[in-house]
Amino acid sequence: MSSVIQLNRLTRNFGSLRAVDQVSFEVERGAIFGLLGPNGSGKSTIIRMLCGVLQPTGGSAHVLGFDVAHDAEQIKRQIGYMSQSFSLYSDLSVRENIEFYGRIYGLSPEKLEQRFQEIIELTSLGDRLDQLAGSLSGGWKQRLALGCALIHEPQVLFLDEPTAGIDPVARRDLWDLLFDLAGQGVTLFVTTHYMDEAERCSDVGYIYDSRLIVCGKPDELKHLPSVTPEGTARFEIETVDPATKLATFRELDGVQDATLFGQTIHVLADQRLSETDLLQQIEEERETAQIRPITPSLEDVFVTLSRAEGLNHSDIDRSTQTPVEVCPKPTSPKSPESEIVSEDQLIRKKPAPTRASLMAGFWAILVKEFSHVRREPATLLFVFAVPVLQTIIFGFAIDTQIENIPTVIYDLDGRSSARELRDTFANTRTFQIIERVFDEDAFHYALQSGKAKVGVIIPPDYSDRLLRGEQVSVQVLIDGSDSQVATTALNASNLLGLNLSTQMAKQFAETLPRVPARDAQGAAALPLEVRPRLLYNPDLESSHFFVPGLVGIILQLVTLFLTSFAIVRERELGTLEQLFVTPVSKSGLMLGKLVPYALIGFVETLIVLTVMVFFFGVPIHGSLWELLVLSLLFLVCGLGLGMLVSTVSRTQLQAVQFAFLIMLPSVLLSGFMFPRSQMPLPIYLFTFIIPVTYFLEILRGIVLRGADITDLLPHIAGLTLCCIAIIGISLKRFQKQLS
Ligand SMILES: Nc1ncnc2c1ncn2[C@@H]1O[C@H](COP(=O)(O)OP(=O)(O)OP(=O)(O)O)[C@@H](O)[C@H]1O
Repeated sequence: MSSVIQLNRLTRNFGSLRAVDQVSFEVERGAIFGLLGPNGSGKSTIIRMLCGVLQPTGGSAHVLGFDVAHDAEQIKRQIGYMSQSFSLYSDLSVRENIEFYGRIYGLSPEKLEQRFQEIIELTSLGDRLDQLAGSLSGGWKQRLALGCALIHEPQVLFLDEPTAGIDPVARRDLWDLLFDLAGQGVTLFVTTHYMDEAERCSDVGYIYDSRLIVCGKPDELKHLPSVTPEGTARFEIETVDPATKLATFRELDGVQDATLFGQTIHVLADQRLSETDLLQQIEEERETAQIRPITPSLEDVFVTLSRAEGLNHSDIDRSTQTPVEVCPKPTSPKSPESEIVSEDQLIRKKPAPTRASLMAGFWAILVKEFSHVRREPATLLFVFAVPVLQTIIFGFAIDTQIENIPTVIYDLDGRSSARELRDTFANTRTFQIIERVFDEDAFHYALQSGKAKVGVIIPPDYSDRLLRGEQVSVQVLIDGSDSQVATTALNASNLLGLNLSTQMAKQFAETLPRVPARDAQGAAALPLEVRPRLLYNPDLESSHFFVPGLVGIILQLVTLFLTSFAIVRERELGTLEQLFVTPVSKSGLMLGKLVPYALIGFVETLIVLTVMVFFFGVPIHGSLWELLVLSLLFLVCGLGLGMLVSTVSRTQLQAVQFAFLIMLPSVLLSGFMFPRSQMPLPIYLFTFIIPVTYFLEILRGIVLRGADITDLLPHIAGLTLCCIAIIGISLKRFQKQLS
């Protein structure tokens, strides 16, 4: 028999914590090796190192002859891994999960079909193929996880607490499956807390506080002298309410140790004491208790050895202490290729036919991502309906033209000149006369209650003064609480006063021998006439300004949220760790995750542009192709931002928070709502690192002004630089995390 797994003083530290401390043992081909130990003792850390997803800090380990530190990729192709918690895709069906893993391992369609049938037969999942994995019961979930881990015919299967949380029947069924596999020559490496499962293993190791305490075949371990030292014997005592009597038994003369085992107590006592001698010491037990000699169970072995370890704990020089070893000791250093596995096994060792490449796993991930999107109606709504709604709502709701400001008039004159003034106010689109009041209290109440935002007081001598050729003051009170409305009212009332004054002045001027100037018809006129003309958006429709900007904002919103969520969700569910144990390449994983959302983002751009053109009547004056190409550039930027968010977020909630942190300046400072030129200098400078700033200039340039690439070069350069920086940083962080 040869070893397929070999650990030699394998060590792993997490900062100052030593999670695995110089662990050495070997596992033979076809064995069912059980690694036991309390919570936090280092079992999962050992498995993760053996699977090639965690680098050892010290020592070495080989799996199938490959060094875990250097040949992780070769190892991953030939092992299967079933993680502690269910880490398959809950929103994919049983069939989709199995097929996904088949594709990840690069199985050809024919091979996948063949393996699929074999897996279904082995796991009896045939009746549940179209059921979503998330809706399976615990036992069936574990069967599915086992099926996925076996799809590529691994030679070694690592199972991290495979039966945790499932009922006894499902547990037994799963173990039957494991025995079948071992019978087929698959080596099984199982961690468990259950002693009955340990008894089923061909070999067991017990790890305590990061150190291997004992390792060997269950029967050999039970006969270890350190477990039942010479001159001692073990007894099982069946008594009523054993928990309350444990302390009494421990105190008995000749008893070295007593431990509770369910409804019984196991006692380690001097061999010279007979069963009756023991019971004689406690009066009330003499008649009722049953006592019999036993060989130690594995639990006895582990309890005894870990007690001994606990007692000696502080005195141990860990570098020199060796575990009680019964299993084969690794003899290092040796060439793994030549000595650990035989020649004939080396032939088997060759990876199953795979399409290994830089892009390994890309197709599998791409198909899977689309399945997620298809399964999630909420995502579909978010992707397709929300942008359209947003465009429509924003396009209508954000209207910077302020009209119909409610106005109250208090006319103390009431004659025809005053009426003319009232009509002038009424005829503008800016003011809307809602009320004419006749006393001062009503006037002030209208303003104070907020009914009116503007109040006009026409004085009693308005007409008289005009007739006398004297200057007359008309008071206009403006509610300043909404600065935008107030500014508009202020400008409009000033302009109204000026226009009216000019008209009156021109009438007087006609009677004079000389006037400041005359127009083409010879009438009196002002010497200077300014003729403004509005370009690109002559009607000053605010939708023309906002809707193109919305394309950029929505595009960033969707790509940012979807990408970051897709990656963080995978990490949160534990499926990312499951993927790392497969031969999926980093670039395959990354592109597989990004490409679907790039496509979705692009389709969205088309939808929002269509709404812009046909719903809001905003024509695209420039080149549509240029617009689409530059949108793609911006899209890459958005995906990069999504990836960046995913690298700093542990949970989906954190991802939302970080995504909002990015969206906020994108909406408020990019020029989408407020002109950048009016911002204080530090903030203005900050706007240059916001990608959407450049994209908005590009969008408005192409859509409204018909600008071409040369006109927009500075903005294109800015966007490109942002894109390179964001993608560079996020790729680096993402790659680092994958490593
Ligand atoms: N990525 C990590 N960073 C820091 N500490 C870690 C990390 N992974 C594990 N540890 C620590 O290493 C120790 C061993 O953890 P490990 O998960 O290997 O234990 P375990 O025996 O598998 O426990 P359980 O049975 O509860 O799964 C624990 O103290 C754990 O907190």
